[in-house]
Amino acid sequence: MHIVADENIPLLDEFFGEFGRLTRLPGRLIDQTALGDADVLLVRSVTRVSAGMLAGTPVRFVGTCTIGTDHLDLPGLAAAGIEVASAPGCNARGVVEYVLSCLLTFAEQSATPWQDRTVGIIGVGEVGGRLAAVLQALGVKTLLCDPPQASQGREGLVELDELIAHSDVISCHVPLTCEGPHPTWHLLDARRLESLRPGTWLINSSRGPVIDNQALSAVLGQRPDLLVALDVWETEPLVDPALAARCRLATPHIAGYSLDGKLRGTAQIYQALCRFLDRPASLALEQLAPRSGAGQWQLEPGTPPDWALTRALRLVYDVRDDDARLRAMLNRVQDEQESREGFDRLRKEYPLRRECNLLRVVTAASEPQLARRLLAAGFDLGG
Ligand SMILES: NC(=O)c1ccc[n+]([C@@H]2O[C@H](COP(=O)([O-])OP(=O)(O)OC[C@H]3O[C@@H](n4cnc5c(N)ncnc54)[C@H](O)[C@@H]3O)[C@@H](O)[C@H]2O)c1
Ligand SMILES: O=C(O)[C@H](O)[C@H](O)COP(=O)(O)O
Repeated sequence: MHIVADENIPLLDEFFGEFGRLTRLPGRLIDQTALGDADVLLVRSVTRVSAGMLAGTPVRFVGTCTIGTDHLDLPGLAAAGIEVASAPGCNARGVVEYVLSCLLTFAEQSATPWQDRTVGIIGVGEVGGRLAAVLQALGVKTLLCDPPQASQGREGLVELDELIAHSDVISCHVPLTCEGPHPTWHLLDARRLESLRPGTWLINSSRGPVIDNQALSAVLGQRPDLLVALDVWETEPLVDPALAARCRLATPHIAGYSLDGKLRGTAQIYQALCRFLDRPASLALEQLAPRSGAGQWQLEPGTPPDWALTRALRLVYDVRDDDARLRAMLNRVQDEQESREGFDRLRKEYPLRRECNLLRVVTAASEPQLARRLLAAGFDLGG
């Protein structure tokens, strides 16, 4: 068997070496010619895969080690009889940590406590659902919008315009879709962006085109009261430098880039391939992954209780580091091609980031009440 894979997928040899020959390629360079006689294609989010691309190749299985699937032509691949697998939820925990870090940063920048703000979450699946659970556990008021789930009978959800009208913070966690009953392309368009409440904090770690970036840049030019964090960009890997300058936080699509999240993605696709080939999945992530990050965070003795959670979150992940790296790259590059390459390099050479066992950090800081609240909400951040 011949497997062609994005070189940025970790543990390729360990999980897929036993299947046969492995060819690693930069994800953006995988095309029909590069596939050659491949039977299996393993990608991350930067490789667009359609039935046309696979036509004439022996590829019968496509696995994406990511949550998002908008880079795959799912109907076309299904019609061509090609099996497709993705990795639902694999890096959701990392994205939640990203959003929490954005909240802390905006709170510092605006001298406003984040726990007092109403947080509107658009898309309440793996990521949005976990985010809602942790915020609710912390006593933060949330408004949830998810029309597909509402149409299935889920209660307690609001319409998008109602969410926008009543939220102090808005965080987007929808898939990118252009068709169907609830498309998300330009879900936040000029009209909705203009209607944001004064001082709204807006965070997008879903997909760039969920927000009309040109409209956002124009609105931010008029509305310095809005604090915006963008992890994803409409023209990725190209970042509009003017828009980045108007955002308070700008990062290169790394919200879910914990090592744990990437490894989970690889393991989920390994299991899916074993199922497809009808062979036992003999390898488990626990055997192959480096030891968990739990235990590497320590709060300073005597950390005041009301500061413990903030301190713990900062120890685990600090979005300001990723923001500084992207801005340094944008300042350095001479042209758009260098900018695209710089964006991809920041992702390829991403520093080691481990997910947190927030419960353990907080418990170790003698915060039993907070720990109990997180536990009650099923806020399991690490083993
Ligand atoms: N920046 C990153 O590193 C990163 C990491 C992981 C995921 N993502 C992106 O985040 C997206 C969400 O991830 P997830 O794991 O929560 O996905 P999910 O499929 O579990 O949840 C998405 C939710 O959005 C809802 N939804 C769909 N259309 C909607 C609409 N028009 N309005 C409101 N809600 C709508 C769905 O019903 C679902 O509940 C992914 O599709 C991916 O594109 C980005
Ligand atoms: O959809 C996802 O899982 C994320 O956006 C993922 O982190 C993207 O990472 P990439 O595939 O671009 O390496």
